[in-house]
Amino acid sequence: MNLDAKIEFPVIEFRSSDLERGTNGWHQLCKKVREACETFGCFEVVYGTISTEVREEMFRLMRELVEVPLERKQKNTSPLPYHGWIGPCAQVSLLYEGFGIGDVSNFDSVKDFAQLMWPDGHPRFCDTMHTMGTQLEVLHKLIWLMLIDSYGLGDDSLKMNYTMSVRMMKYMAPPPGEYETGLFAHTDKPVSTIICEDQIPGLEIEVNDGQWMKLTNLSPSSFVFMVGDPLKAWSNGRLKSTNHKVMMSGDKDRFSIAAFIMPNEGTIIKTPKELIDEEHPQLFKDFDFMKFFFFAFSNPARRIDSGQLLYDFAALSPPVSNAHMDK
Ligand SMILES: O=C(O)CCC(=O)C(=O)O
Ligand SMILES: [Fe+2]
Repeated sequence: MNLDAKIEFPVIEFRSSDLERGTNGWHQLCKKVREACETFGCFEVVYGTISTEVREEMFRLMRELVEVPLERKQKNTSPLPYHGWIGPCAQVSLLYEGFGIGDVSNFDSVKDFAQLMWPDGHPRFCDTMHTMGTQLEVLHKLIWLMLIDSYGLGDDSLKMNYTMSVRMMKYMAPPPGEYETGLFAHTDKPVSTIICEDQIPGLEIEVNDGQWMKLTNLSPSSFVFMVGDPLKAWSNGRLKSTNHKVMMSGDKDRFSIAAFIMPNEGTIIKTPKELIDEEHPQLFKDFDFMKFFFFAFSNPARRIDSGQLLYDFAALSPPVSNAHMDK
């Protein structure tokens, strides 16, 4: 079912003149970002700082990447679920192929990946991926800062050690005339995600129970920021982690890149006390991010998750008001 056109998906332009913290423009952006993340759990961010040249080059290189021989692709493995190569399969989708690189801000990590894929280690791929990865991490940090400023919290309230992983994805065009799943519906398990697509739409979000909205007409300088389950838990349920999926139609393959914030081993997701009061009792207990991540992927039956896993893993029931707690 498609939603009637009245619900407007938030498009927020990050003009460089508004990105100075404390300015009027900054505060307006903070407000818009918070509203979007509370209402939709995601928004389109128009962000020209990441140049279209870098994006185009990245997608050109991804078209090269999907052509490498299968035995090399299969070397892209990871101890973390969903972090290595996944080829077309029934559990994800027959149209899907994805490659993962951990810690892309670290040049050596990108180089290790490229050396598995290409005998010459493809220096151009390494430079482009590292440049784009570093810039996507800056964008993540900017949005986090806007969120904490929008709640009037201190800089330390969303501080953690993390690395940023990237997935490069190809979704094949479905058979002519068909409308098929490219990626099953899910909420994201990393803290937050930024998605970059190469002009072919396909991403859909669930805006009301069972009502799906197609994200079309993203501008060539746009990205989609998405709140993940841990960020929802941190915010005491104020921010939404949206159920989303990829649906393919038409005759063109779709390429996309997703950049995920992955807290380091041992990181505890904890709601700041300022976000807990009598009106907003604490919904989630403090939890270890990695334990949640492994829990979410440990059982294939759990793959299809529309946000319930976070409650299964970390819900406090009944919710706890901190009015009488001394922490
Ligand atoms: O390819 C996309 O647009 C979305 C990918 C996604 O949702 C994911 O990898 O978690
Ligand atoms: Fe996702």
